[in-house]
Amino acid sequence: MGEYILEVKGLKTYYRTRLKENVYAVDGVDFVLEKGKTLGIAGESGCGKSTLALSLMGFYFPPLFYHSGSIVVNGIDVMKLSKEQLRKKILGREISYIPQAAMNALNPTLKIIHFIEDMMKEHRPELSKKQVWQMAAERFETLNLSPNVLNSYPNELSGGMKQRTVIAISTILNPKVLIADEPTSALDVTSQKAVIKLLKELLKKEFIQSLVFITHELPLLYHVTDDIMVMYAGEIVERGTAHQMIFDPIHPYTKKLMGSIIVPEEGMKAHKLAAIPGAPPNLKNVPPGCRFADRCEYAADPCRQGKVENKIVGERIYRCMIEPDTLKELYAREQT
Ligand SMILES: Nc1ncnc2c1ncn2[C@@H]1O[C@H](COP(=O)(O)OP(=O)(O)OP(=O)(O)O)[C@@H](O)[C@H]1O
Repeated sequence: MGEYILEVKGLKTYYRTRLKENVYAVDGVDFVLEKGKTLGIAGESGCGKSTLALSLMGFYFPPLFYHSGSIVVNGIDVMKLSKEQLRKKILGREISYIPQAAMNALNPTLKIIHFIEDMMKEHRPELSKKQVWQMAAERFETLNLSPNVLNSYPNELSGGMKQRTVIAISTILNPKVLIADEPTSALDVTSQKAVIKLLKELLKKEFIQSLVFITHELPLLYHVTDDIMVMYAGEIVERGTAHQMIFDPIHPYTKKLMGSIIVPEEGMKAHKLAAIPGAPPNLKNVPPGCRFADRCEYAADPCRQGKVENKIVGERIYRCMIEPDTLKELYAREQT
């Protein structure tokens, strides 16, 4: 086991609606990320992936609030910091975040260099405008992006170029962890490949040390990440290496999720998440027992009422009442 760059324990973060109901979007999440590793997060829409990303960044703006648990980034317990300390010491430096559709959020009236100058005013105030330009141009060149982009307005760039620019800006301070939420969605295949290449380049050049990649595109996770973690209804239901998760899933939800995807060289065929019959539970009113039980063909009474604990199988973790050997037998029986 290497050094942990991110350690999350018992994290609970909820939305509070106007009717004073809680939405249990991140409900007891535990995981670690080792230095040098890439971790993919997958799961159906609404299972809490983006909320987890926001929570890791300390972005608690109503209606989202922190309930309990710890987030330790590179040895620093971020929940113990003031907002000011978080902004100055952690965001951008230790951990950076590219939200969904970030490329469309750039102010169209400002040139790209302006966004970098803004960051540097906060984090490297000793640098002159000329030094900031030089630093930015050098970084862009190293990442095979033309420094001319710095002088452009966001709308002068193509979607793919805009996304790569956002990634280059977000990592200019060499954060230890980059959290990218659907960084390739809404891009054509060529631009998607360029974004992936850029992320790999950032890791190779050690401009970032670890990556958390959130996406619906499971084959992408297989090709990009070391490990995959699957979320369901606010909880992590399984984590393993990308290969284990795709070719040997343990949890019935992971199995269903992976069921429809295809990795070309392994003879698989599809691209997106499988359509799983039924819908996840309403996160305002989560059922007791296993949250997947209503959609699980193997669920029995204890699954609906009992307390579900994480089970550890080697280096894998899964959250299910059924023993792994029993699940394997059930899966094998289905194939015969
Ligand atoms: N502002 C909000 N107020 C109340 N509930 C919210 C709010 N934003 C998200 N939620 C709820 O929190 C839950 C988790 O949403 P989240 O966006 O984190 O899921 P996700 O897995 O990232 O989905 P997607 O893949 O569609 O982005 C969902 O039930 C969602 O409806």
